[in-house]
Amino acid sequence: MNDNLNPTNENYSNEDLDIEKALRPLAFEDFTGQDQVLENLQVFVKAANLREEALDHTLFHGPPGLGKTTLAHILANELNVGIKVTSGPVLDKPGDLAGLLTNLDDRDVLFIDEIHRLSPIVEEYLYSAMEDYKIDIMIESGPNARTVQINLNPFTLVGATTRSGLLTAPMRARFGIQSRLQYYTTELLSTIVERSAHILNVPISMEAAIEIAGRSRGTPRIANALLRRVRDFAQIKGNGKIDIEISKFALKALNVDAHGLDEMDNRILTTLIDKFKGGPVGITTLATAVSESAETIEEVYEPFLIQQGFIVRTPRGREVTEIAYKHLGRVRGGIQGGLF
Ligand SMILES: Nc1ncnc2c1ncn2[C@@H]1O[C@H](COP(=O)(O)OP(=O)(O)OP(=O)(O)O)[C@@H](O)[C@H]1O
Ligand SMILES: [Mg+2]
Repeated sequence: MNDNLNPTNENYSNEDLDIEKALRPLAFEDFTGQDQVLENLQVFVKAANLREEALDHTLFHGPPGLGKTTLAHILANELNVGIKVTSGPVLDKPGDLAGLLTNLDDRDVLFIDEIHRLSPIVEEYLYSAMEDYKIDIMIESGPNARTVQINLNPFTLVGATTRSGLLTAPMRARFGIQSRLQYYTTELLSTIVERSAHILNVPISMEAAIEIAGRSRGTPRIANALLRRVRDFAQIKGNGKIDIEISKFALKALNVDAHGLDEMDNRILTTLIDKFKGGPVGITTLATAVSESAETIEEVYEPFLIQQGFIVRTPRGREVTEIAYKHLGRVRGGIQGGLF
């Protein structure tokens, strides 16, 4: 499928990034789905605002494109505080982190994306900041060098990760609030597509919104990306309106899988069928066969394939289902009508 639609693909064009920003909900009330997560967050934010305290440190985990970064910004907006944004791989020295921390105002949000990729020393440095709002910094150098402890303003660390399994136990334990984001149903995604179409100022029929939603791998980022591409087709090949005909035409031209599965999803399924007779097969064996890490398969790909009923987890490993054979146009056992 088209690489630009891949939620894990970082090669977005500038225009796409600008639009992604414009489509990003800014308040709880613009955010669709994740009801349980949202209801809880609203309570915690209200309570923190009432007490004029910093919100507890919050961790969002779940597959790419489901709204972790969006929620971090919404939290800052709803707390009515500032937000500083960084990411695990960027923060490679404790000094960089100290600079960020000492610049936080009272109750501000520090958002660390890909928090599972913090270096161990930076992570350790973060512990006391999170726990007591205190850090040690080195002052002067040479023979006069010494560390002094300084107090930070109370702040909220918001961490996001697609790979919660890689987070260390001490790090995880320091988050008072932990929310796992789930894939979206087609119905929720169609609401998101309609909202986005409205912001992009392009008319869309309900049928078309459902069609786009159903092919978006349960992921708002993909739904928005597909919407933008379908909009291009509607403007160039159609009458500017997004109806079901132009949607189907565009999605076919874009080579989008009927379920929105991406290349790795399909590779996992075909590998299970072709190399392992449909399974069951252990996760490490499967990972080697598709050249991906076992953790990424478990945390990024498998949840969607399971949710959609393409594979099941058994005590002996992963197994494809009849739905997967059907989706790929295969027959179990490899011979058409093999039973008779
Ligand atoms: N619940 C939602 N309602 C409306 N739009 C949403 C929702 N969740 C996500 N989006 C849209 O999807 C896009 C991707 O979301 P976001 O960047 O928050 O994902 P993420 O979980 O941080 O992904 P990654 O793991 O790749 O960083 C956003 O720009 C936003 O427009
Ligand atoms: Mg993000």
